[in-house]
Parts: sequence; structure tokens; C-alpha cells
Amino acid sequence: MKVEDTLQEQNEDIGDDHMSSSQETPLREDAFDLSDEEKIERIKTNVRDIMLTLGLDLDDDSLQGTPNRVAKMYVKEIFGGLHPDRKPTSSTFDNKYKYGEMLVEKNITLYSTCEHHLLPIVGKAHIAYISNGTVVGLSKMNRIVDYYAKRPQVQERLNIQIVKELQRVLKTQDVACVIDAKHLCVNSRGIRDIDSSTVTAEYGGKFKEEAIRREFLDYINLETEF
Ligand SMILES: Nc1nc2c(ncn2[C@@H]2O[C@H](COP(=O)(O)OP(=O)(O)OP(=O)(O)O)[C@@H](O)[C@H]2O)c(=O)[nH]1
Ligand SMILES: [Zn+2]
Repeated sequence: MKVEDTLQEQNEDIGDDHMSSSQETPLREDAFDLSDEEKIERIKTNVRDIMLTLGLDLDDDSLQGTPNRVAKMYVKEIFGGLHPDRKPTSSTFDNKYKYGEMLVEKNITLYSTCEHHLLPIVGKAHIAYISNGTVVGLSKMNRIVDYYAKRPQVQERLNIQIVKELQRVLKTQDVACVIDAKHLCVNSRGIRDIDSSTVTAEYGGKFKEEAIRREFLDYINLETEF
């Protein structure tokens, strides 16, 4: 079987078959062969090895539990979105209110991990869609952001994955997402520019039109105080 076929099958398994290969998270053929528990055991050994190599004393009370903590955190939390079982099911409803304007879910908190350095990406995602007869529960947008963020990521791909998934769920191209995020690999090491952040955007369907896009961006800039 060709690697592309296997990847295609995997992406169908994780419901990512609506993305082109360059938009999918690069996964190995055997990505789902090990159980979570087996992955935790293996990562634990590897983290232990890194710590020992750094010269740390793993008998120290404070360090003893670190390999296990890191392994659990990788598999169940910060990289949990690699597992299709954690993909949120997005309940949709008919747009019975006949709401015809765009809906914007803004300031969605985003925690991800840069795939180049495995350092945190922290930011906000802003999503908009125009219903084509289907609406989605508001929280599902936050959940979709969280699911794709919980993978080793580059911000451009994360942005596209969020939009593609919402387009699939909402059965419309009219979806947009803007992400503004700080990459600790830029802020805390390397060039150490603590002030810079990265803005990416993906505009589908009607959001490619200047006026619609402007309306979305104006909503994002609204100062909402509660
Ligand atoms: N396009 C893109 N680049 C990213 C993202 N996250 C991190 N990077 C960049 O990936 C690049 C990796 O470049 P390398 O030169 O291989 O890494 P490096 O030697 O650690 O580079 P410096 O960070 O410049 O020290 C860096 O410029 C990072 O800033 C992202 O989400 N998107
Ligand atoms: Zn990085």
C-alpha cells in the first residue's frame, strides 16, 4: 500500500479527509498503533533519558515524578489533539431563527505548541461564519480551536485546519478565522523579541469579499467590556 493511501485512510479516520495533504498534520503510518498507556511509558523513558543526559539527579524528590508528568501531559493534554477520539463532535442545528448576518466568536483562548521547538504558542483566535441554513453551538468553535491547537503546530496550518473543519461541519465555505499569537520560540529564546506576535488569517467564500472581511475585522476590534 502506498504511503499516500495510508495517510489518506488515517485522515479519513481522524475526519481530516477534507484537507489536502499539505494542510494535514504529518503523521507516521503507525501513528495509532500504540495505546495511550504504551505511548506514556515510552515517552517517560525518553524524558528520563534527556534529564539524565542533562546531568539531573532523578532521585531528587522534586524531579522524580517529572518523566511521568511530562509523558502524561504530552499524550493526554498538549498533544491530545493528535488522537481522533478527542475530536469534538459538533452538534449542528437548523437556522430556524433565519439569522442572516455573520456570527463572530472572538477572543477564543488558544494554547498550542510550536512544532519546530516544542515551545508554547499562546494567543487568541477569532472565528466568523455566515449560516447557509445550519448553525453550530457556540462552544463547538472554541472546542475545534482547542482540538487542532493540541498538536505540534505551525500557526498557518492550525489556522487552515480550524477553517476547513468548520466549513465541513457548517456545510458552507463562508467561514473565516484570524489568529494572533505569541510564539515563545521567538519571545523567550533565539531572537528573544518579547513584544512581537504573529497574525494569520484564512478567509473562505464570502469572506474573500472586501466589505465582508472588513465587517469581521471591525467586530474583532470592538472593545467589549463586561
Ligand atoms: N512559519 C512559521 N514559522 C514558525 C512557526 N513557529 C516557529 N517558526 C519559525 O521556525 C523557524 C525555525 O528555524 P530554524 O532556523 O530551523 O530554527 P532556529 O535555529 O532555532 O532559529 P531561531 O529561532 O532564529 O534561533 C524559526 O524562524 C521560528 O521562528 C510558525 O508557526 N510558523
Ligand atoms: Zn518554534
